[in-house]
Amino acid sequence: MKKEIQKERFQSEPHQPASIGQARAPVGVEVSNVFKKYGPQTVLTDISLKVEPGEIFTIMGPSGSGKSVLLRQIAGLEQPTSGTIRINGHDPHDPDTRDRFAIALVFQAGALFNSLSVYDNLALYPLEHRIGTHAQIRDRVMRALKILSLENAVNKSPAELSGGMKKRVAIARALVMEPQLLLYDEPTSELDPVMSATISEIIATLKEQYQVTSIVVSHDRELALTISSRVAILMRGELLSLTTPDGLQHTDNPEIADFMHPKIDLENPRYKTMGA
Ligand SMILES: Nc1ncnc2c1ncn2[C@@H]1O[C@H](COP(=O)(O)OP(=O)(O)OP(=O)(O)O)[C@@H](O)[C@H]1O
Repeated sequence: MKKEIQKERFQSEPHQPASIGQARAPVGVEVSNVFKKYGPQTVLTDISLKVEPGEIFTIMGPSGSGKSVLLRQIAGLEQPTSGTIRINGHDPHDPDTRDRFAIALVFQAGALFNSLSVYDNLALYPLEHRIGTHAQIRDRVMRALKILSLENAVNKSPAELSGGMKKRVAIARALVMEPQLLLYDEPTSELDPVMSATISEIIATLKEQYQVTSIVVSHDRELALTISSRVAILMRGELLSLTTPDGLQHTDNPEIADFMHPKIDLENPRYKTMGA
């Protein structure tokens, strides 16, 4: 009887966001038979996959194939029309889950406040959620800025930074939360190849240093093939393939091979005009 009461009390206790210094284990994600519809349009069809704790899992596919929609369901920002998503057995849409696990999302456009300095952009959430003392939060912010080589940008506004620096600030802001699950939406879009490679290296380093589970939505084939543990290919809202980078390079599915090695049709008038 006593055990019953203790169990009930444990389950009903509110979950505070994990505070500074608390040990974090990476989390696993399980997507089971997920469908997503917007009105009459079905944009995800029967998606099932498992992301193992600590892996870098990349989701690729042509524009409009449902990558960002899937990421939003995993982040708990939206709910699937049917099917389930579980983070270590918990529904990401449940606010308790977001308090229980540190989940951070790096948005495509950075979602930074230009009216705040880089420092304040990073410190805002931890201060609001009182996850440590001011000194502890300052240490964490400065550490994240150092990891991303952004110490010189600490007092600048994001508006003054290059595209690559903004992406790094967005990653640093996620890092301040010492996440167990990091969700990246197009972290290398609009960057030149050198900066894209730098961001890919950063994602891989963070995985090593923090043992964070990373899910990356990307068009970047280099990123997918160099840093991912596994790659899922979505097409028309369906999961067409789930394999390792090596498996992807040796695929015998012609549609996936074409996607991975797009051919430019030099007879296309668009390219002929460009060459003229
Ligand atoms: N909130 C929404 N309401 C209605 N339709 C939506 C909504 N969000 C996405 N869609 C539709 O879902 C489909 C998949 O969109 P999604 O943004 O996931 O594509 P994507 O694969 O991420 O594309 P891209 O690589 O261009 O970012 C598209 O047809 C899009 O128009």
